[in-house]
Amino acid sequence: MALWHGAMNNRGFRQGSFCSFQSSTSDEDLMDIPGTAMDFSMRDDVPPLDRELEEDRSYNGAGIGSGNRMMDFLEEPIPGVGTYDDFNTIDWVREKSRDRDRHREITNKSKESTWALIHSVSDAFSGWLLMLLIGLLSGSLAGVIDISAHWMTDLKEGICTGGFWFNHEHCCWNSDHVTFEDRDKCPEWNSWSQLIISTNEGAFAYIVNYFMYVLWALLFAFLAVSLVKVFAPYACGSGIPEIKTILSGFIIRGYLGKWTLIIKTITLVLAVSSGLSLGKEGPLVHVACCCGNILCHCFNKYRKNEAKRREVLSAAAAAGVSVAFGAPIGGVLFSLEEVSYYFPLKTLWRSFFAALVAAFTLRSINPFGNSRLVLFYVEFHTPWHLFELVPFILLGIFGGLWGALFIRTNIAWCRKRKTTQLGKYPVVEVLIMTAITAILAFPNEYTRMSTSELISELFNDCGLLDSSKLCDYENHFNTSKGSELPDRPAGLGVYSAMWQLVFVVIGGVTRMTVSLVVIMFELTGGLEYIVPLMAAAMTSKWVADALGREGIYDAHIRLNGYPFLEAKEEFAHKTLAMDVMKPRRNDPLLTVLTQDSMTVEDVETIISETTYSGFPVVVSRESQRLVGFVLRRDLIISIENARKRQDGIVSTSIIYFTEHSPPMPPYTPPTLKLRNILDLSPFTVTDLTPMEIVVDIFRKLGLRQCLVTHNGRLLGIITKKDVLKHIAQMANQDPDSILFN
Ligand SMILES: Nc1ncnc2c1ncn2[C@@H]1O[C@H](COP(=O)(O)OP(=O)(O)OP(=O)(O)O)[C@@H](O)[C@H]1O
Repeated sequence: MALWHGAMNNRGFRQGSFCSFQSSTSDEDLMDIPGTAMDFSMRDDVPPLDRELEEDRSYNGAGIGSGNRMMDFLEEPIPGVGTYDDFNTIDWVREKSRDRDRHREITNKSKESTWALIHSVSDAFSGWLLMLLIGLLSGSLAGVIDISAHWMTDLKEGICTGGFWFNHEHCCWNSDHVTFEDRDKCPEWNSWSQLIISTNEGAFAYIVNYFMYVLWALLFAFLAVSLVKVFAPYACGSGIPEIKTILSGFIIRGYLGKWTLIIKTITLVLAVSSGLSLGKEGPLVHVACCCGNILCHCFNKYRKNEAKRREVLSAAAAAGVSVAFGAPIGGVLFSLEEVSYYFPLKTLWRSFFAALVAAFTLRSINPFGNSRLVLFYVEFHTPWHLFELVPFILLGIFGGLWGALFIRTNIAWCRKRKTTQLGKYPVVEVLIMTAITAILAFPNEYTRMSTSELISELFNDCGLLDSSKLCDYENHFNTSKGSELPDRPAGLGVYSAMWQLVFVVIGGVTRMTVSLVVIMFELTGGLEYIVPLMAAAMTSKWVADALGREGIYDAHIRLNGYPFLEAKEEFAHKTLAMDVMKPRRNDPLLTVLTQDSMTVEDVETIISETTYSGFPVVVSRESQRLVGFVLRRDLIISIENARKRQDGIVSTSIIYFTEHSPPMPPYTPPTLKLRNILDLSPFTVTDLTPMEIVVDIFRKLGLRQCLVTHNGRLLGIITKKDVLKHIAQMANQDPDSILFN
């Protein structure tokens, strides 16, 4: 996984980051959330003083649920309203509120007719159906990936003449000319030297096999990197840092699209088969999330709501890990602990179901022919002794040191790639890495085999008929009692294998976590070793934390400048909202719209002259009393739509956000009502609110922006990216390292 990160993340992601990304079409949305505490500010029936009091009460943390009308449905659905632009941040509060309103609407209607009741039931059931489909699709894809990768890994060494589609093991299973001890040597399996120079013996045959091994590895790697570069740049890297960022509420259109899915699936097989030191766990999470995202398009409930879609993606991530490690429970915990940002109890159950179905599907495909979900399933039930905790803890210390070192080296290498010419030649870089890996791997049979095979070789119990060198113990059959194997001295094979294993690169990369312990015990098939594993995991985490708090995914998020607001870290600085809000003291004033006095042309001018994603709406420029917040995208779409479809809307038409049209002189063009796209419950804080509270509000509620007031008058705005920049600044980092503005 690490090299996968390293080797392929090298294109430009808007403003010079990793991957160069593509856009795809957006989804449409029809709703908005007006009608809360801010409503009173334009009510003419409230006396000015009472109005001020009411304002003071509600401006501090006004929000959802405080009004009597949460939702206006648009009279005319306008495609695109309520959706987000690429590389923008979603507003969780708005999305969740929209979902609640939708749900309320369906429930109310369900009492009216049988058809509406059926619709309501199918809507409630759609989440589970979606999980079933995600599980089936990701389990099947994982099966295909496993089978293909196994076959292509063996292809580097030879081919089966009894059927080219068989891998080495299956080829000899079908053979009639093979003994049990020599079951991996059958006449049907031909090495490349046998096919090319008709012999398997001698130095020349070794050189031919060596050459073919390197050649195949280079071909696979070349195909993988070229496909990613040409067809789906988003398929680069493990994908987990980006998925984490998407789940936290960021929009990257096309990152989980069908092209990414197809190319990632194919290139994952190619990359694993090329022999590069990478795992398929991260990419499988990406593949499963692509499946989730694509399938969401079949269900309106998930297609049209970014927050609901993220719940599905969290469950899909669990399914991905479930099939990668063959550990469904570990997958759910991994999604909760490592990837997801918002994980309600409902998502926990759904993730569990998706992970279960995915594991079941993979088990039914049985890609390894061992009736297990992974090649390296371990069955080891020998009880452990107390003193064995010491080596486990030492292993944890070593794992922590190794993990921290690996993360630093990996990040340093990726940074070098971003800042130097190196990043311009991804194909050459991958080919060089593959050539080095293949040249070093071939001479040693333990590095030549795939990582899964190696782990299975290392962990499997030895039987009397085991052909592995690691099981080459001296046999004195007359001393064996029953089925138990007695203690036996090691044979020559064991010693030579141990020497070879000294050179193999095995170690933990990501921070040891709770989910990892669960994955380990799911793999070992029992709770026997849970205590030593927990001891090793905890030690490793402490050691790695002491050397640097970031795991590899977080480190990549920071390196790429993704706008991810970390929920785990505390913000402990004494700054205030006024220190962070925009505009700054010498900047031009905050760009606002007035509730009923601007023309279509005025608004269009503001839109064309600024790039802000949204605008506060105030009663008047003089009063600066807040009415609500309107998104730029909704504004553009609504005006465009009105100009096309509504009679008489011209540049001089007045736009109004109030309930009733302002009084107009005779013979003026018709007015344009845009109240439906106005968010009447924008979150506000005062200028003296401590930033630690503001950061907490952003984290816990998943806000996109928050407005700042002083004595009830609108003063400024703080967006999530402003908060991220401020956090970076406080940590003595460059605030411009937060990209995507
Ligand atoms: N109406 C406005 N008037 C003045 N400054 C604004 C206004 N809206 C936003 N800003 C400031 O301009 C900068 C860019 O804002 P923008 O609305 O583009 O959001 P952003 O932080 O880039 O996040 P996103 O890309 O998710 O929308 C931010 O620093 C923000 O505080």
